[in-house]
Amino acid sequence: MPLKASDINTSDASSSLIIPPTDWYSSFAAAGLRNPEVHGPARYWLKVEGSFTRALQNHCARSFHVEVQREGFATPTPEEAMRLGIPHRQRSWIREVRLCGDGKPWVLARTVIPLACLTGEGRRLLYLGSKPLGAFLFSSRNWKRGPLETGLCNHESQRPSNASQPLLARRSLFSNKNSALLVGEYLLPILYRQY
Ligand SMILES: C=C(O[C@@H]1C=C(C(=O)O)C=C[C@H]1O)C(=O)O
Repeated sequence: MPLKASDINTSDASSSLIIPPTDWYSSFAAAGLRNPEVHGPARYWLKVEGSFTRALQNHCARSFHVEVQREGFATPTPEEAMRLGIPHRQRSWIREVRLCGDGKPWVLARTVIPLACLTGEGRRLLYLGSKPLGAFLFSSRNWKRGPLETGLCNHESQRPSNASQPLLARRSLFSNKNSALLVGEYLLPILYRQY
């Protein structure tokens, strides 16, 4: 059954945490020249391999959960479409979540899932809800992660209210035989400044 833009679910609209416009670097060192903070305590999270969900779960004292912010068919940004190699007006399944540790948001994540991923087993991606995407991707040998990009987030102003917004991010393509999806993870400062 095809879903429409009106099927997008939005929850917790009162929240002020947003996924900001971000400059992506294929070289970690090049991102570090622009913002040396990538070499600080955030470095571990920007580089950790394997399931990011698993790494966050290991870091929790008590509990981990996923909160869906928005999920539905929408148009990716032109830059995302280019990165995925899909026509830039083609709608994708777009999932935005908060990954929460010990009851607090630690990471915002945005995943762009093109139509080609949504056939066969991939139809499950439409019904993840609060199940972490990583559990799907890492339970199958068919999905391989490409190189990690490092993201520097742009905020229009440096007002103190921005102190809790994401500044650093990571992104990668997960590919199977004939399709790919794009996962961006935006670190909230509370995650790495708590060391
Ligand atoms: C890609 C993974 O899945 C995580 C879970 C996500 C979700 O549920 O939408 C999004 C980004 C990820 O950090 C992972 O665990 O590595």
